[in-house]
Amino acid sequence: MADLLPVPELVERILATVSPLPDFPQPLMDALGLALAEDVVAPISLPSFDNSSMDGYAVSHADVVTATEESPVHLPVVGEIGAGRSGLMAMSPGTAVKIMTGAPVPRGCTAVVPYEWTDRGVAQVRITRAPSDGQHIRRAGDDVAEGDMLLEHGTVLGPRHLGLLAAVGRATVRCRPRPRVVVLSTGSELRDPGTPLGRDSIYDGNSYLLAASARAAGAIAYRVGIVPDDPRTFTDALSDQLVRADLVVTSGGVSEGDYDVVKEALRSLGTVWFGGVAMQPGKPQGFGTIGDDNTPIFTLPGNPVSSYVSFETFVLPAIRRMMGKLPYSRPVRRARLTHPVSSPAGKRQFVRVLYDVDRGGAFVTPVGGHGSHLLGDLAAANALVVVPEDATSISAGEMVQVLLLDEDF
Ligand SMILES: Nc1nc2c(c(=O)[nH]1)N[C@H]1C(S)=C(S)[C@@H](COP(=O)(O)OP(=O)(O)OC[C@H]3O[C@@H](n4cnc5c(N)ncnc54)[C@H](O)[C@@H]3O)O[C@H]1N2
Ligand code: MOO
Repeated sequence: MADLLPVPELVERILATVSPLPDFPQPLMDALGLALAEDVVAPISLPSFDNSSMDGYAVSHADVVTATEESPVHLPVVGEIGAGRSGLMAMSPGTAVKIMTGAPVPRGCTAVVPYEWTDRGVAQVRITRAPSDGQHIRRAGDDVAEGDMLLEHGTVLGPRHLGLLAAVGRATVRCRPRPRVVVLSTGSELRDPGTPLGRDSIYDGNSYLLAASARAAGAIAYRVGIVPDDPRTFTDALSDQLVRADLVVTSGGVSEGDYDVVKEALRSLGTVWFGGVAMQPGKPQGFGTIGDDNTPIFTLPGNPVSSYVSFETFVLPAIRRMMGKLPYSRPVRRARLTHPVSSPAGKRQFVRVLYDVDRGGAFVTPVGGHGSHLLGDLAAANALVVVPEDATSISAGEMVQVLLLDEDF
């Protein structure tokens, strides 16, 4: 097993090769799901002016402090302020001004009486309940103060962050963009879904599996689809695609077969490493750079489960690093194993499992067998148990390391 590269070594090599993409200002709606490449400090306060939290009457608190049902207070109504209208800047004691929710309170107003505590009078208002001093006034800066640190560098922007950025007037924010990931699948036996299938051919599931995984990781995925097992055709397809690629992923053609096209086409470049990694599935791997821009390329094995597990282990951290998203690798969770599993010595084994949580805690149950062609079982699973290199079996009831495949992180 000495010739197999340990998984962490290849991950380290990948992270040392792949750089974060340069950041630039992006319109807010394009920034959803991207990592901030700046610290955002509040350019204004929120609210930016004192305003009413109720539809009602702006008053001087001292004028209404005695108001009750039995002994109402009557005040002349001298004006009206709607939201977005700043006409009336000040009011005198002994008067009331109609005010709408969100409208700026005039100077001299120290409380707002909601309509429900009044007769809704137009020329004069009858007030039957007293607000406390300052009640129903939202003070400038009581949410966010100008100069506050709002969002830190590296924050992955979700809807709430974008709402806040817009509310403080930011139209753009500096983010690293989504990497453009080109996905090619090799194999003369492959056919496109929706076309007839001969007895010796199979549908190209992998380019969908990998392109969808790239998109789910936040990348822009270009699914090129099928390239036959011919090195020349493969090289031509690759150079055509390089102009739009920040990263290339291929599937198939990297083991020991007589037609292992990817290896054959790329080996002579001398910039792509091919070899075995101490993992199962996913042993045959290739990683390096190609073209004038040293574009990273991952040559993943063709067996569907191997391809998927390889993507999770190697490509996902690279995409996240390009986007400035931490952590790079999927976080390891813990759960209790319901059935025993075995694992080859010296290899990190990824076991397809169903993860579930009940009142007894988190459990994982193996789904199907170890075969790396078992795509049906992969689709039925929602997590992978990671069996460490030094373990050959784990008993039912033990706590294990789990990767939750649908988890946002
Ligand atoms: N003599 C040896 N043979 C194999 C070894 C080995 O060490 N010595 N390793 C095995 C392992 S492990 C894997 S994984 C595979 C990887 O092979 P390749 O990357 O060269 O992939 P292919 O031979 O092209 O295909 C393997 C398998 O996957 C199917 N496949 C390929 N592409 C797709 C696709 N786009 N969609 C769906 N299915 C796909 C293909 O038909 C084959 O069945 O090598 C083992 N052999
Ligand atoms: O490692 Mo292969 O990737 O087991 O099927």
